[in-house]
Amino acid sequence: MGAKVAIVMGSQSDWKTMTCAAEVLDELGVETDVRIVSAHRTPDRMYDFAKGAADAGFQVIIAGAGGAAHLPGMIAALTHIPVLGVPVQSKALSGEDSLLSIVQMPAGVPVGTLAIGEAGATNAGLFAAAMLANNDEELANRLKAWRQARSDAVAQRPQD
Ligand SMILES: Nc1c(C(=O)O)ncn1[C@@H]1O[C@H](COP(=O)(O)O)[C@@H](O)[C@H]1O
Repeated sequence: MGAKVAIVMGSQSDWKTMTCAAEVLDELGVETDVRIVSAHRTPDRMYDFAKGAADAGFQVIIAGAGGAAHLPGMIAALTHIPVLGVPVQSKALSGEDSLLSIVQMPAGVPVGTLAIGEAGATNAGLFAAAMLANNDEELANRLKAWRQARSDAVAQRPQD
């Protein structure tokens, strides 16, 4: 069976951020399908991807974009598969433009919007894993262990 999580991004330049989503899903043993898809630059590719997402077996789509970040919302408009949006940090406006482009969707077309940048991408990966874990006990156990390991790694006291 193919990947249940698709990670798409508007440009190659987003990969440094979006790799964080791919990495955490890889650590959790969740296969991903990673693609460059742009509402602006490759609208036909975006349409075909979004329209085919359900038949391709995707259960969650993580979409990252920066600046005028229409990609997550446009994909959400074309499919019922849940879309998690990652605002990529832009040079001109530090990602506030990306965040506002993604988060303020009209009622009826939801995009679950994460934080700006790498933390948002990591959390998108964890969120996608948590959604899949509802129907996958082994993944739920791996996710619990991952979270526990992170918790255990936090020192009790600050070091000098
Ligand atoms: N926001 C979008 C979309 C889209 O929303 O369809 N397509 C590309 N982009 C964004 O343009 C930024 C700059 O791209 P370049 O670095 O290629 O110039 C990237 O962050 C990308 O996500």
